[in-house]
Amino acid sequence: MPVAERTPQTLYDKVFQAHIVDEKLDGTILLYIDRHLVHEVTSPQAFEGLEKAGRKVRRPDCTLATTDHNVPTTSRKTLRDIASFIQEDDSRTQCVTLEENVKKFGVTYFGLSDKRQGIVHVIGPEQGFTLPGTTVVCGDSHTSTHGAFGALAFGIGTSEVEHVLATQTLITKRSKNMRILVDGELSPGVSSKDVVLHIIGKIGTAGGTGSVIEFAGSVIRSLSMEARMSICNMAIEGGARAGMVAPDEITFEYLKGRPLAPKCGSDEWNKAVAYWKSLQSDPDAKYDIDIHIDGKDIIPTVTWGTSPEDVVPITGSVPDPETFPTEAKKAAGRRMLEYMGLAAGTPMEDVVVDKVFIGSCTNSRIEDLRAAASVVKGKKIASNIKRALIVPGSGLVKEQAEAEGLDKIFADAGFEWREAGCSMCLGMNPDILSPKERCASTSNRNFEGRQGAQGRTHLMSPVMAAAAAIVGKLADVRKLAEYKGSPHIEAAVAPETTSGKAHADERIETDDHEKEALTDQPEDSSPQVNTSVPKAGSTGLPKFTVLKGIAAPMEKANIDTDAIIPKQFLKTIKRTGLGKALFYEWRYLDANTENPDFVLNQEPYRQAKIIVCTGPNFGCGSSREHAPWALNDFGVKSVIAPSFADIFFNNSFKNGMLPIAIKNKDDLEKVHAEAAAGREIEIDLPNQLIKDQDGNTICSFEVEEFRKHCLVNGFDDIGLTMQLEDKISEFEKKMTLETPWLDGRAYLKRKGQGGKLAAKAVPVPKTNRGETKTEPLEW
Ligand SMILES: CC(C)[C@H](C(=O)O)[C@@H](O)C(=O)O
Ligand code: SF4
Repeated sequence: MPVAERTPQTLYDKVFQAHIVDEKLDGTILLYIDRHLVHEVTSPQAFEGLEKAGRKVRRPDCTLATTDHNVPTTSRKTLRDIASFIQEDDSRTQCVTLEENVKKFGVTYFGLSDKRQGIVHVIGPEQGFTLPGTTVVCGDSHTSTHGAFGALAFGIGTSEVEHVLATQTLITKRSKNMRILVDGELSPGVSSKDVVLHIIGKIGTAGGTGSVIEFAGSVIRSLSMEARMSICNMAIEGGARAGMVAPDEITFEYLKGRPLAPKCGSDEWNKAVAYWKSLQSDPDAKYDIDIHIDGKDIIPTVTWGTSPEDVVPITGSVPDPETFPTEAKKAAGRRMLEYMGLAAGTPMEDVVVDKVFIGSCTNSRIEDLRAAASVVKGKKIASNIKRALIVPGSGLVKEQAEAEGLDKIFADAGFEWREAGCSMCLGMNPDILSPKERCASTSNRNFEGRQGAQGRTHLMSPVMAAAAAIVGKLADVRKLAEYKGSPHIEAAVAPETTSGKAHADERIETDDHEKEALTDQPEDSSPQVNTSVPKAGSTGLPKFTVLKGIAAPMEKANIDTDAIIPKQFLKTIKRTGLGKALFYEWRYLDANTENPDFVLNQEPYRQAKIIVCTGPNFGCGSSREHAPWALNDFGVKSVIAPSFADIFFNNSFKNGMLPIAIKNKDDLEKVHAEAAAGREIEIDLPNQLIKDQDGNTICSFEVEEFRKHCLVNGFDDIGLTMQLEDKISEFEKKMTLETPWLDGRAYLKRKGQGGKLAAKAVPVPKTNRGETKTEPLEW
């Protein structure tokens, strides 16, 4: 019999395929998740859901938690515990709740007293928790960062966090394959951040919607792991589900000696590397979208507007909205310039800056700090700079930087040297911009109000932010006389110091131990299997069949989740009560005054059950499920738009809501006209029709079979997944045999801790800052 030819596969296809537990005829897939990172903002409601249903965390050994978003970045010298350290009530509640949950559910946790604490996307790679070929998720949109290792890593909402905690799987479907080839070479002063800003400028914030982007080409190959992480980090800003880079020698070198990577030189390491090497896209693999970029066209790039796609080379000027192609774009551009306090035609280098922030999961790693330090060394920040913050991504990054004397370089120049956390990237902690303050920032989002209400953010690379601090304006780092460096080359040759040792793997003595641990799993370390029947009293979803009601018209493109629900409302540990905060910055002029111009403050739209948006990419940005929760709480059960950001789309279904994508312009216009006239519309889900208030059909719409089935029946998909328990356990057994290094139980056994999973989670109050010899930084 002739052997059937194998379809060539991309890197994404390979990793995805290797994790399929079950596939339905309509393409709905149950995907196994190898690594789950958890933080305090998106997990409380998930743990609460587990508890109500009487469920356990299925794989505590594959789950790692930390606090990052809410934590103050002030000195921790006086830290006793998180409850007394965090002043702000809601932030404290969220962090304390996480600590209670990790104890209750036996999850490994890095708290504020642990040097390994830091931004969730910095600590995963740092510990070797993130490995090539894995599936990695987190209730956070920038999970795409981990794709730099050739992992399939993506952000999820809180309901999905609960699903993964309970089942170690996710319900999903295949994404499109998109490849971005960056060939040639980068010029001096151009960093990976410039590459990704340039890419987003080119493809737009919706350019990657529905796709996983593979970044390839000679420029990408030449980059360090940290630089690759900065690129994959912002794949979400290009609208993609995930970003990936094929693993290579640079990847393997980075992983050597990381505590949770297989021990270098062992049989397990060799086996893992052989597998990782196979994770290259086949030469004849097909991509749905292919983009080519020449490295030499990229010059240091900054943003001018309020979306990451609004980029301009530093040598350019603020664009003139009147030159934009459509009326909607012109209007959006005018609003952005007003918000940003900029005039069209102003050279970017004339824009005066108030604050500088070097940090965030995009650019807070050791190489970023080294690169920034090389610019500021021996100089002082300009007198107009009110504050310049350096916020290392983790305690270990901070320690490494201090060992290299970078803290001193920054302090001498006038920067503040802070403790690890998300900090001014989104200002859920006290680090925020005051209204109208302008910030040169190495973070990833420049949405309205992102770094503080009415704050103005310009995104850029660490060397560019450092240059802005010195000059006092947005500045071209290439013009600073002493700066000759290339951000990555310099970083790559920097010496290894103390915290390099902290990464050393002291877990296994010999390969024999290792082999024994891998083939002989202790009985009591098997997954904590949940039953499909939830505890009485836990809730299902309301059924969605026919929805008739007033539809509010909106015309903007890229309505981001930060606009739908700003950060200050993410501090709740409940899913309810967010309706009042929906579209907060647009809806209110101040805490007590409504904005009469905003549609939801006008009759009859105060009663809206539906939103009809004519701009694409509704719900882009963060993974916060608070966005659909706020809409739901207000009374909106369905949003109709030309396109949606993937995570928002998923999150809506998980809450019994129906997002409808209507690509046909005429159809959408007709629905919009009904909304604009203040008439009701009817959404008939069983028949997939949108009707006017008299019952006449306006148009039909698409919805995936499985999602429709769940909505119409009000099914809790955790319960549905649990019915596939046999398949999940079968899959886990196969993984243990084929990729044993992914099995967290093996780490625990190797540590000789006796085989009780829950008891082995790192205890919360333990000090692990390495102050004494008895507190090694090991697992
Ligand atoms: C809080 C979290 C849901 C959010 C995200 O998903 O991105 C945050 O990290 C952000 O950057 O806005
Ligand atoms: S984008 Fe900012 S807020 Fe979000 S995880 Fe990264 S550092 Fe934290």
